[in-house]
Amino acid sequence: MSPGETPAIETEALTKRYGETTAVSGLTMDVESGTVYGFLGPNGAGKTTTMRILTTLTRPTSGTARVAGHSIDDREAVTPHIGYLPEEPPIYDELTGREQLEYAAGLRDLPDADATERIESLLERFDLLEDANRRIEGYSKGMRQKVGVIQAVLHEPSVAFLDEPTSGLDPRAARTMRETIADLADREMTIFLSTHILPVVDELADEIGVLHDGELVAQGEPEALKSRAETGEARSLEEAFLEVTQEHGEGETGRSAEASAE
Ligand SMILES: Nc1ncnc2c1ncn2[C@@H]1O[C@H](COP(=O)(O)OP(=O)(O)OP(=O)(O)O)[C@@H](O)[C@H]1O
Repeated sequence: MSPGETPAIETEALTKRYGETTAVSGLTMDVESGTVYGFLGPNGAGKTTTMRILTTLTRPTSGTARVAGHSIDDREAVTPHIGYLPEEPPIYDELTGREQLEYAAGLRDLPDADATERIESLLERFDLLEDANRRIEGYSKGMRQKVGVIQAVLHEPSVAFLDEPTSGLDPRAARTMRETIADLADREMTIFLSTHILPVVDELADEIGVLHDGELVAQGEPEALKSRAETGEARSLEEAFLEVTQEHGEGETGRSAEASAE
């Protein structure tokens, strides 16, 4: 990152507790603008919770974060700059795919001409044109996922949070998704990408963060993570992931509850 450039995402000791459960624990990290950040972690590590905090859908118990240069406390300032594909995309069964995207564009105040052009080009890219006038209730999981992704990036946000973007996609659509993510990053969009599909992260991510029990247990460029600290020997991203999450899981009976963390 050039000196003085504002990171796309900055967090400082971000913590979220649900009762006795600490879902995110003292998370401090920076994500450079215009990069793809692969956010990994086992089930229940706190990835979705982190994304919900950064997209202003839930408030941290403590700690701070800035997204696209704005504090997450200022929801109105942050939301125009972000897009979010959650695990279950917010779409209406009774609308057609095209209507849903027009609705999403309207919520973002996109001028009609820009909206139409972008919707048509993304529908074509994801091979959805033929189905665009069918109601979403008849869509497959993959088709719904495509609509969810398109609406997350339609307004060309500076930071897009994508939770399992290739979920439910067939191999061809998954490839289109990976190419689209790479294109968006080339156009300076920052992509915060959470997925369990490690080859996708290996292919796309400039930097990777591994969360385990709410804590960031490893961070770095893919090649650095794959290089064994002791010997420098290369290993697969999967091996690296399993090792860092195992090391940090050893001796624990599960997610730290406040009582046992003391
Ligand atoms: N609304 C909530 N109320 C209570 N506990 C919650 C809530 N949301 C998340 N948690 C807990 O916080 C922890 C982190 O959950 P989170 O969904 O963030 O994990 P994740 O890394 O996204 O997991 P996965 O890969 O399975 O989607 C889990 O122990 C979960 O049970």
